[in-house]
Amino acid sequence: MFKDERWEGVYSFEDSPYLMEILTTLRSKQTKNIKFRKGLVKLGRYMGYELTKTMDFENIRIETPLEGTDGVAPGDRDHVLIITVLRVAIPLMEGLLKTFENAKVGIVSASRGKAPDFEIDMSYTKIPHITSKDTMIISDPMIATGSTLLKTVKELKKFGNPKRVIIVGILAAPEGIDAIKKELPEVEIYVTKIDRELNKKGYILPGLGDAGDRAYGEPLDISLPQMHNLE
Ligand SMILES: O=P(O)(O)OC[C@H]1O[C@H](OP(=O)(O)OP(=O)(O)O)[C@H](O)[C@@H]1O
Ligand SMILES: O=c1cc[nH]c(=O)[nH]1
Ligand SMILES: [Mg+2]
Repeated sequence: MFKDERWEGVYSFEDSPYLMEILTTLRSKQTKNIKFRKGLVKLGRYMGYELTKTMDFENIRIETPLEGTDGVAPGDRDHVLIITVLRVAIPLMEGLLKTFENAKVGIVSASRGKAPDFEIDMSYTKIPHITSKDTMIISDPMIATGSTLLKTVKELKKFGNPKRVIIVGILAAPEGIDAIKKELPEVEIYVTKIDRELNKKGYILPGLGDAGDRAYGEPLDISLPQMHNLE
């Protein structure tokens, strides 16, 4: 885990060759949907494992068949709430759930509009009650302008006060981290890698392209009511 000195509470995993190997597969334009989703699941599992190193565990005493010994019980690992920002956080969440198998899950549907406004449409949220025991992990693979996550964290504040708010992503642009940290300095951010910059269309460079489309295919640019008119 590598602490980025540009901000407080921002970490990447560029010191882990295996995680960089998975990221390289995700970046490559040769990588098709299934392999892309599998890469996200793997990163979710391993980043989740790395996160456990920052959590409080409980020291316990147990009996082996032979004698008493010290042991460790889950502690905060058993009080996790994963927030999944649609669409592309779904495979990342699947991976996180392999490490945090007792986690509660909340869903936020967010869709970013086009440049220059990047307006966020947040039409659906299903969030369990958030308690002061919970470590809330918000999973969204791409932190570009940061607008999606800013809106998401502000919305989540309505549902309660967790012990920690952690964003887990794959790639971030410095612009997005700046925007989040300026308004929400207490939020911790863990990403596989922090990339160079954003382009004019709000894509991370070098990045991996449109993560949602790469995982699930390019959607039709048409709304449901429009679709019904076609029938
Ligand atoms: O930091 P921002 O500038 O807000 O951009 C990041 C958002 O863009 C992508 O979602 P998108 O709206 O493309 O939805 P999708 O996952 O359904 O494709 C990505 O998953 C983030 O949620
Ligand atoms: O580079 C980017 C930026 C936002 N969303 C993506 O999917 N990719
Ligand atoms: Mg998209």
